[in-house]
Amino acid sequence: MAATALAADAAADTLDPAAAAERPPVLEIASLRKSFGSMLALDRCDLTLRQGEIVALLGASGCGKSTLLNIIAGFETADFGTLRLRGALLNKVPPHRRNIAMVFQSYALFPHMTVAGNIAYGLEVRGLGKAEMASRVAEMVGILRLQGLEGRYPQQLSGGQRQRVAVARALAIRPDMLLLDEAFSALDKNLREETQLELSLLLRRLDVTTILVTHDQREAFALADRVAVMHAGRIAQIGTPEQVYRHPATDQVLRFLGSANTLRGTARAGEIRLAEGLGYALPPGRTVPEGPVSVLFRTEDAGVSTVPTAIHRAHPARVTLSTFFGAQERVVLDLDGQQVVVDRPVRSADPLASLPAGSAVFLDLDPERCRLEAG
Ligand SMILES: Nc1ncnc2c1ncn2[C@@H]1O[C@H](COP(=O)(O)OP(=O)(O)OP(=O)(O)O)[C@@H](O)[C@H]1O
Repeated sequence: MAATALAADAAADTLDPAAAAERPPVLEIASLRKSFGSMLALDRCDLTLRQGEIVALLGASGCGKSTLLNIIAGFETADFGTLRLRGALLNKVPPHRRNIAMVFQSYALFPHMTVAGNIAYGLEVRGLGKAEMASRVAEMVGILRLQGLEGRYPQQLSGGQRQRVAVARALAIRPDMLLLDEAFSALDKNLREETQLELSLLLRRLDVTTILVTHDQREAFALADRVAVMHAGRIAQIGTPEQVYRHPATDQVLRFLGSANTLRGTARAGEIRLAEGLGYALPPGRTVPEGPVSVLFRTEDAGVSTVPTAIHRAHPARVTLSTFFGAQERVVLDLDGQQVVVDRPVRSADPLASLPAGSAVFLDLDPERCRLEAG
């Protein structure tokens, strides 16, 4: 990060994709592959981050997020493919020679060093003079609101303060890139959300190019300009939070983001049948081979009503369970032996959460919102 960037007062909005495309690339990853024995942990990963971009790696446990982060940091080496930082090949550069900083889940603060000592650590390693070091530490203490805590040891700090020290230590070296590895998971829910917001604003103000690894969709969506959803060692889809959520490229992306239903049906004569007598026409332009078919849709993309709606084909179903969650209610239905979960906002005058199990209702399914897979 350039020295002037620290003083920059850029708008703290997410990066507009068109504006981001004009910025110089900071990290360029091409065809990255990594195996551990017979386990292929990463397979043909391509990823480019431009100046100031924040990208979240999101995906189920074991999909390769940490492996990718560790290769970028230099803790693991790739079997195949290239990594470039500001155009320079990084593959053989050891971790301490990469100008990349990382914040770990555990923060990895040095327990025998004070807050100031921890923040100064990377500067000492880089041989900065005493005066410059003191000024950088003071700058980081100010930015991360650590005034008055400089002389404390990590065990004398709260979880949130420790996290801010870890971020201060990482940013003090003015890295080309920041890596955050589950950096919020040790915080409780309220503090986590507050800290995510603060850090998001800070990283944008300082124009720090960042990759964060998380299991948590809310965290990824709250912080990132783009989200890379990983599955089985590959980036299944990358896009803005809205793109990946609204237009999932694969079943795995749809299932991983939000909650989804999968119903078994049969495709016959341009129609999908979910049960005897319960069919709907395929939307124009959609085709699926005749035979068994899986119908996938998000739990919030179906409707439930006590009277048949005229909008789409309404399927008679029975309530199995309904739960009131405040702003939302979840209704579990039995549709001719298949379970369907529907999440609906409770703002209408007809909350269904009070419906007893066994009540007859109608499931309203919009074929346009369904993903169809043969087999
Ligand atoms: N050092 C290692 N030796 C052997 N296998 C490994 C090693 N590191 C990772 N793996 C395997 O590679 C795959 C990807 O692991 P990785 O830790 O990158 O996943 P992840 O998405 O970060 O998972 P999590 O969210 O649980 O941390 C997994 O199957 C894992 O078991």
